[in-house]
Amino acid sequence: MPMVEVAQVTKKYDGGFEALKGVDLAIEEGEILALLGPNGAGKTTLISIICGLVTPSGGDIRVGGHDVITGYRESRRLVGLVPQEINLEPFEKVLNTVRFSRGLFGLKRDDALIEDVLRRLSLWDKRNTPIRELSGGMKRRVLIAKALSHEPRVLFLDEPTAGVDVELRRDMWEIVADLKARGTTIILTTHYIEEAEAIADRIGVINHGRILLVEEKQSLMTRLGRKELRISLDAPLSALPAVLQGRGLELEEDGHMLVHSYDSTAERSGIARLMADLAAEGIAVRDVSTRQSSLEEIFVSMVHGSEDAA
Ligand SMILES: Nc1ncnc2c1ncn2[C@@H]1O[C@H](COP(=O)(O)OP(=O)(O)OP(=O)(O)O)[C@@H](O)[C@H]1O
Repeated sequence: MPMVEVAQVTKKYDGGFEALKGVDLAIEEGEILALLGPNGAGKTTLISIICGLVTPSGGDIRVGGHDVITGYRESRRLVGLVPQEINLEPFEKVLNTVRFSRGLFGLKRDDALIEDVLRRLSLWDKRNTPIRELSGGMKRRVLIAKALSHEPRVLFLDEPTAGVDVELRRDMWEIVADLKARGTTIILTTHYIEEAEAIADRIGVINHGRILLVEEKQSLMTRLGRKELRISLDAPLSALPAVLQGRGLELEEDGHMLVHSYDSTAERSGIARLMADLAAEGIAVRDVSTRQSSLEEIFVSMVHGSEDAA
């Protein structure tokens, strides 16, 4: 049974805006799913519905087998949500803030557990510091500590690294990796393809309230990735010789670099023939390298494709 099951979920906000138009999604226990999508795609709406904070207009949502509406208490108990906005009480101290969050779930106080959570997030030394004296990065850690205070099995992170510096982003990724190692299922939304590429097992792309695809990260990158063969030449060419024209080849770097783009999954890449033709033309090759398109390029072309179709 998937840990999170979303079937045919729709959401029409008051005012008539359709934020979700029939979303299906299944998330297995222990995996990290990154939901990628531009502003307004429906990411926050979707995770708010799964966490029981927004009522869907239609469809079925289950967490750990519990319906998020009829089994709200059970499903809510299983999820932790790290929101996008920092919504902390400025004068409260770190330890009390996190303890209080656990209390909201009606759970018994557990100081050892809270200490463990705070230590893992490097917040233990700050436990008696009021929130307002913390840096932005520390506040984000407090949000995570709060979300973990009731030992959720699924953690939602809504744009965990929006607007944070590179170092903090890497820290966040380490925290996520540690949670995964402990068996937590993680769903994060992000604008940063780099983030999905770094930490996700699977990637879902959402735009205009529809899921465009959900796929294993590796297979997505291989399937949609264009590969480039970059051939560095001994002597620059002023133009492509006639025999090389019309084959998707381009000259770059003032004629010093010949670039051949090809589909890495195609049966014939044309590389052998290209090298033979270069030799026959007397064009000496200095070096050869390959480059695969990043998830960023894949994503941009996919979202643009969906916009053209809409
Ligand atoms: N309470 C609301 N009432 C009306 N419309 C809303 C409400 N909340 C969100 N929307 C609209 O629904 C759409 C989806 O919003 P949502 O916050 O889910 O997108 P998102 O993918 O999380 O975007 P972002 O990356 O900017 O956070 C947006 O067009 C937004 O304006």
